[in-house]
Amino acid sequence: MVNLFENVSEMGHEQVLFCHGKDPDIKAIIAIHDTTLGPAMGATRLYPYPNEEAALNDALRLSRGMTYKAACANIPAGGGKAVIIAKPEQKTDELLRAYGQFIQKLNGRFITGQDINLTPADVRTISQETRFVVGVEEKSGGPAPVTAWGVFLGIKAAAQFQLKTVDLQGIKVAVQGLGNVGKNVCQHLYENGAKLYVTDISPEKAEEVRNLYGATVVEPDEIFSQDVDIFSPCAMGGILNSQTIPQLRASIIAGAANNQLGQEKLHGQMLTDKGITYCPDYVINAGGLINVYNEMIGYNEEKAFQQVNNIYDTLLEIFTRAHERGITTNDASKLIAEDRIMKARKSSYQPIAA
Ligand SMILES: NC(=O)C1=CN([C@@H]2O[C@H](COP(=O)(O)OP(=O)(O)OC[C@H]3O[C@@H](n4cnc5c(N)ncnc54)[C@H](O)[C@@H]3O)[C@@H](O)[C@H]2O)C=CC1
Ligand SMILES: O=C(O)C(=O)Cc1c[nH]c2ccccc12
Repeated sequence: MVNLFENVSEMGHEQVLFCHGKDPDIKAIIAIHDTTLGPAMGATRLYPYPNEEAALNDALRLSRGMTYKAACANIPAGGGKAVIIAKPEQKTDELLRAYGQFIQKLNGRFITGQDINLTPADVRTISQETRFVVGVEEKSGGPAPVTAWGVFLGIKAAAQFQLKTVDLQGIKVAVQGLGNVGKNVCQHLYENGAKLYVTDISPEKAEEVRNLYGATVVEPDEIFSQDVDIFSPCAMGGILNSQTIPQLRASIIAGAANNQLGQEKLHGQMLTDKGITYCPDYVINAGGLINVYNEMIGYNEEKAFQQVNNIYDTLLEIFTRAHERGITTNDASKLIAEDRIMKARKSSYQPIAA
């Protein structure tokens, strides 16, 4: 039996909704972590979770990550995330519209969009039932290229800190996952002279990146042990764990995937002990959130890019603080996020008049 309130109370969630319907058959979990800084924002993932506990844990962890992401990026939004428990082939317009009705009923407390296994077309279908979705209008080219730009800046910040150079000429980078974000990261790296080692479970995607950017293609389970300077995880979460960390030869981890650390404390510490500079996932991958937030308030490309460019300085500050205090970079960034949220709570606190 999952100890529901124990998990939620430990992680500090405000609200968790279990959405259910029989016709169409729908099971979705919407986790709202914290709305101190603004409405909860987080894209929706559709995934065939092996069990309900796995789905709930994913929603809980991803939504907390969104709170920290917004806070570290100085975006006035809170953190939320939703998961629809389904196989991609079970995705129908009816299911998506039923999901949209749940979102609409939250009346703007949760604003969502496209994550794993949803397409922009699916989000348009959801938007037939709710106006609280973003990232469909393609005013800005979608979040993935902006996320990739932020990841590239993060790679440069980590190189400056760890390798004492921002020149990526000849630097070796292993990229895991060549989807919307990973492929764009490869392009920036290629244009800056880096040497690429890549993998994807889709051989076609790997082949494309090999042809475009002269990358060396390796098998998915070989990506961790490549003799490279930088490892850039841009596929799924949980990839930094007790099996993979001992294999790593890179001294920098800088990638887009959410929830990269299997267990935050244990595996964050293992990376620090190995002398690896880890870019906290929710700091380096904030470009997507920054982009959709700007789209929501009226897109201004210059402003959006300025906010993404700040990821560079934010990461340098996190590396420096972590180093000075002897803590993990994950803890250093959490402190920054929690400090901003606490200050906002204090400044908005209105005592009830006697
Ligand atoms: N798209 C965005 O703006 C943002 C994405 N992220 C995160 O970044 C990651 C990538 O996102 P997208 O590129 O949009 O997703 P995507 O679905 O386009 O790409 C993921 C790629 O990873 C590959 N893959 C899956 N498992 C793999 C494995 N075990 N080994 C190697 N390759 C594997 C897939 O075949 C696919 O090509 C996800 O974790 C996502 O949550 C985070 C913030 C924003
Ligand atoms: O960084 C993430 O994990 C996101 O969910 C970012 C994001 C992409 N598309 C969106 C639509 C609405 C809210 C957040 C996002």
